[in-house]
Amino acid sequence: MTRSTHIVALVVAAGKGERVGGDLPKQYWKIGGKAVIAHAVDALAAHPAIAAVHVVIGAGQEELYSKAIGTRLLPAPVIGGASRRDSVLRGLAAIEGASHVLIHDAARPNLPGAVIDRLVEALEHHPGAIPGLPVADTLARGTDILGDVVPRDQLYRVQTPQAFQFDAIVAAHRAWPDDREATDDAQVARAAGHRVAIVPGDALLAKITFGEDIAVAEQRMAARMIARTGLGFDVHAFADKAELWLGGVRIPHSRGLAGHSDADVALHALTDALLGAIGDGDIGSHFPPSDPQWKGADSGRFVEHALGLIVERGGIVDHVDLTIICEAPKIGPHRDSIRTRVAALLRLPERRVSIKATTTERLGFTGRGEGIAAQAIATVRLPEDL
Ligand SMILES: Nc1ccn([C@@H]2O[C@H](COP(=O)(O)OP(=O)(O)OP(=O)(O)O)[C@@H](O)[C@H]2O)c(=O)n1
Ligand SMILES: C[C@](O)(CO)[C@H](O)COP(=O)(O)O
Repeated sequence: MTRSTHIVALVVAAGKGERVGGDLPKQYWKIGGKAVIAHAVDALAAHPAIAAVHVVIGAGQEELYSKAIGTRLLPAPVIGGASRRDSVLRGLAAIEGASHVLIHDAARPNLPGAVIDRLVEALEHHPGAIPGLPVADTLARGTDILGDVVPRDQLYRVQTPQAFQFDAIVAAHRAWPDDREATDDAQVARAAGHRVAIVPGDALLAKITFGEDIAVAEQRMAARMIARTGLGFDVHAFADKAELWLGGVRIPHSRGLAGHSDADVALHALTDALLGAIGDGDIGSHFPPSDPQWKGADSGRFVEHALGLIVERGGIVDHVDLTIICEAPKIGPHRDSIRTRVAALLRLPERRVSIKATTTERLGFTGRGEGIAAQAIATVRLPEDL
C-alpha cells in the first residue's frame, strides 16, 4: 500500500432481519453484552489499516443505532435502501477520499483481525478480494428426495468484508442494472470486469441469518474471549466523619474514612482492578480528585463506569475477589450485604463475587487503626483481537 492509501470500512445495517423474526432487527440484538452491529464496527475500527468506519442504517433505526453505538466517534450514519445493494450504493455515495473500501455485513459480528489482514494484503495485487470458505460437506440437489450430487471442488462460501478499490466498486455498482438483484458486492465487481481474489475466510465470521444463529454467534464470541486480570489496591485514613462506606454498604462505626468521594476504599480498589484488566488507567485518571463533581460521590458510580468500559470493548466480568484489611469494624457481619451490593453493581450473580476480610495482626497503619486498606482482583474476558 502506498502513502496515498486510505482504506475505509462500510458496514451495512439497514436490513429488517425478517428471517430471524421478532421486533428488533438482528443487528441490534445484544451478544456478550454488546449489540451485534457494535461488534462489527469495533472489529473494523480496531484494525490499524482502517481509517474510518461508515455505517448505513434503516430508516427509523436512528435511536436504536445511537444506543448501540454509544460514545464511539463515527461519521453520521447514512439511511439505506430497500435492498442490500441499494444500501451499499447509498453508503458508498457518502464516502469521500477513500482509495479502498471494505464492505461488511453488520450481521457478521465475529470478525477476526487476521481476515482483515489478508484482505488488505490481497488489495495490493488485486482490485477486489473476499474471504471464502471451501464447501466441506457433500452438496446435492433435492426437494424432500435426494437428487444429484453437485461437484464441490472449487465451490466457496463467500463471506464479508469484501474489499475493493474504491472507484472501481462505485463504478461497478452504478453500472449494475437496477432490475437485477445482487446478493453481494463481489459479483457486481466481477460483472464490471474486475478480478476478485479469494482469501481464507473464517468459520467465526458466519452471518446471523436465522434465529438459531444468534446463540451460535454468542457461543463463538465467548470462545474467542481471552481472560485478563486486573489488580487494585487502595488505602484511606480514618477521619472525624460520620459515615463509613465499604463495598457500597453503609457500615455503622465510630469513624468514617477521609476522601474526596464517599471514600469507599473497597469500591476504589475494585474499580482499579476492573480498569487494570482492560489497561485503561486508574480511578484517578477517570475521576480526578481535583474535580468538584466527584465530591461526596457514591463510589458505585466509579465501578459502573469501569464496567461500562469493559462492556464497550465487548468484554464481560467473570469474577471479582475483594479483600478488606482492617482491625475494625468487623466485616463478617456485613459480608453478605457487601457481596449483594457488589454483585448488583457488576450485574453478576453473587457466586461470581468474593468478599474477604483480614486484619494485619495489629501491625502497621491498619493494625494501629489509622485507616483501612483494600485490594481486589478482577478477571475479565475480552475479544481476543482487542
Ligand atoms: N435493505 C438492506 C438489506 C440488508 N442490509 C444489510 O445487509 C446485511 C446482510 O443482509 P441479510 O442478512 O439479508 O439481512 P436482512 O436483510 O436484515 O435479513 P432478512 O433478509 O432476513 O430480512 C445485513 O447486515 C443487513 O442489515 C442492508 O443494509 N439493507
Ligand atoms: C453479502 C453476503 O453476506 C455474502 O455472503 C450474502 O450474500 C448476503 O445474502 P442475504 O441472502 O442477503 O443474507
